[in-house]
Amino acid sequence: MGVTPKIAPSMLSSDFANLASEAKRMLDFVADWLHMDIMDGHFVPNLTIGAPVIESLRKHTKAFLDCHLMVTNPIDYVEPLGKAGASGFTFHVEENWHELIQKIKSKAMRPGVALKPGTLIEEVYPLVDSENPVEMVLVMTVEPGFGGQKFMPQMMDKVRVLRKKYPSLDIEVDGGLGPSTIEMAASAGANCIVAGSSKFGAAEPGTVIYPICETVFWKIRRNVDIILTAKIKAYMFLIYQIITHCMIDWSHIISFEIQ
Ligand SMILES: O=C(CO)[C@@H](O)[C@H](O)COP(=O)(O)O
Repeated sequence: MGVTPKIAPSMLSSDFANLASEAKRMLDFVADWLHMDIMDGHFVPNLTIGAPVIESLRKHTKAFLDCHLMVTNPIDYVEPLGKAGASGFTFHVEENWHELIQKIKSKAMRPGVALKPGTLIEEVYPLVDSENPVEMVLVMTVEPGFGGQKFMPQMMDKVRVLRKKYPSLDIEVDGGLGPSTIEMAASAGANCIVAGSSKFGAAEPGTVIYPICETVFWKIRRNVDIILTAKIKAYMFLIYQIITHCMIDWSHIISFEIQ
């Protein structure tokens, strides 16, 4: 099973005074998800939105609200965000992740785990390999806290390792993504792409969203093709072995078919 591209504008770069129309504008340009950055001014030095804003936005859209929690004690946010209509709940690696994942799922949200640039990739393996796993890994490509920062290409090693280990996992990248960096992220194996300033800063967001979507689509397709080719080769080899082992005389069958 392959993964699909998910294009998620980061609403942090939108005009908060017009959130509903900004969301609609992005969805009209075929964005798949809306990325909502929830910051508490403590886990990161910035303060943004919380459950009341998600609840207000939910009244205007059915879109997947991909919430990224940059907060201390994310468990306190599960209940209010679930009620408010959040769809995804991505938290930073926590000690009580077992309980957190369970609670997120019990509120019908999709759990994800985020990695700051300094977090080791090994820290997320137990959460993906668990019997009750997260469904997405978010690899931060900037230090969390603010939009408009420079993409960190060295984070692509994490994406590559994750994609190799988990071919059908949703892998999201966030920070500094746009037309000039998408090739690196998509080639490494990211399929969920968060981008804020590049989309909201463009006169025509479609000129940013479409190339991003297209690049991710073709990279994923290429990977699917590679997997399919390998499978076809394996089946052909198996058939060849069966035929040679059973010593079937194909000339009868072939001549029968031709007649
Ligand atoms: O979570 C964050 C920042 O902490 C991001 O979602 C940014 O909002 C991405 O913005 P750009 O780098 O695309 O402007």
